[in-house]
Amino acid sequence: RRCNLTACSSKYVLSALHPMWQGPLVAPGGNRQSPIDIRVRKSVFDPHLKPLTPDYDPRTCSQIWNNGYSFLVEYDDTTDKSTLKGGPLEDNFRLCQFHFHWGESNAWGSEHTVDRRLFPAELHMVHWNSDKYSRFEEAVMEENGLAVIGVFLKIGKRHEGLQKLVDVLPAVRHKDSVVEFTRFDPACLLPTNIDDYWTYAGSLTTPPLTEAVTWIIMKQHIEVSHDQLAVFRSLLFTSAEEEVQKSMVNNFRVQQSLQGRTVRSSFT
Ligand SMILES: NS(=O)(=O)c1ccc(CCCCO)cc1
Ligand SMILES: [Zn+2]
Repeated sequence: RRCNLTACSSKYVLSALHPMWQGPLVAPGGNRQSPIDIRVRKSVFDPHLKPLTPDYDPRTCSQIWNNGYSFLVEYDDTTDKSTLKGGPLEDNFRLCQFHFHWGESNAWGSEHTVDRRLFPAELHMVHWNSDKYSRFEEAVMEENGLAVIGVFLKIGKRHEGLQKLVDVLPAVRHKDSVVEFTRFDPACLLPTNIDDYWTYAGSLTTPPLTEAVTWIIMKQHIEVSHDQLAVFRSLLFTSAEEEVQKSMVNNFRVQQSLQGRTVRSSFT
């Protein structure tokens, strides 16, 4: 992965490649940071891992907004309508949003990699522990607070379910723009096989970088067309008022060291 280091002090690494990264790239004192490279042969099969049981209600979909890092599709998480259970999770988790990370070219863009293999983009479906906490903002600070499903995107045939989302992206081109978006079933973005995944204890990959995430990375990718991904790249990091417009690309974090963690697999 190309990473132009413009300045490198003891604690913080600044990178010209990641325009979004003004803040610290390494959380001070962090020992379970994300993303990571998943070394397949080093992952450990765990026969006790259960099948993942997502149960999403498309009626909880509410809006799309450009937060200046990515675009988020947000879900009403005031009740237990769109939930995730099973897999490595002991508790019930509520879907609050999903978003993506992508590159300026199809050669890179994902945050996680599999034996160093990069994908052009990565989907994150973000859930919080509603058995233990009463709102996302609380759960984001706790070590078992969040569960994020990661799905790799590959360039191939057009993804019909994604197209509804792609069609509204021009309406949220600028940072802080919001548009109503309803009745979108996020399950359509999951791969056909969700029984094969890797899981590990990690963090948010954007500020506040809190070490609150149980990561569940799908082995099977989904396919989207070149043109669909090109629309992601038409988004902007910058708001409508700013003079210089910056394309929303390369919104991924540099990889973090495993620091002794074990990545478990649900398959052999
Ligand atoms: N790329 S990620 O899935 O790790 C992720 C998920 C959610 C947030 C939101 C943090 C908001 C704090 O109030 C930030 C990053
Ligand atoms: Zn993310």
